[in-house]
Amino acid sequence: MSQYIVVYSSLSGNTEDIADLIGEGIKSTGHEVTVKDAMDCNASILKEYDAFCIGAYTWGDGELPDEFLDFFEEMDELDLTGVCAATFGSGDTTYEQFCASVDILEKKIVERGGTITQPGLKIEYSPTGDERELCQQFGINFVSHVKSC
Ligand SMILES: Cc1cc2nc3c(=O)[nH]c(=O)nc-3n(C[C@H](O)[C@H](O)[C@H](O)COP(=O)(O)O)c2cc1C
Repeated sequence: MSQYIVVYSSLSGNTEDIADLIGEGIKSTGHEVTVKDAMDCNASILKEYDAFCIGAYTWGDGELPDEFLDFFEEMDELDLTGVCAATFGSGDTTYEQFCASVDILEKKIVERGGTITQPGLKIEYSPTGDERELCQQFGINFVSHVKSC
């Protein structure tokens, strides 16, 4: 059994919903998963797990939220060579840079040597209806990609 972690930042709960659903998807495959707020951990925690998903909402003009900045900087200390990961986040399509945080996080993972298993998951506001299944499926797909990653 592998150990997975999902780390997120969320101000009004939308990205937290996505994180929880991804966690449910991973759990449904029979693996262990921890879901954590980025404010409650240091990025070094990622190395304690077999694979991880990280996500944040987008703030300002296509920026990472303040709550994720410490964690983001701490990632510079990590060697993620051989580690599989994926990113997700919530945004609003009326902004020019929809869900830019998802791409910023993906770039950082690649910079640190990690392997991105699948395209980042971008959801408008909170996942509803089919989107909830999409989030769970993202977690299920993540596990199957990690096996061959
Ligand atoms: C001041 C402000 C700036 C924002 N900038 C962006 C942006 O550049 N791109 C985007 O996709 N969404 C942007 N958003 C929308 C939020 O990312 C969106 O409401 C998201 O669902 C919040 O997620 P949360 O509930 O996890 O905090 C912005 C929202 C606010 C209030």
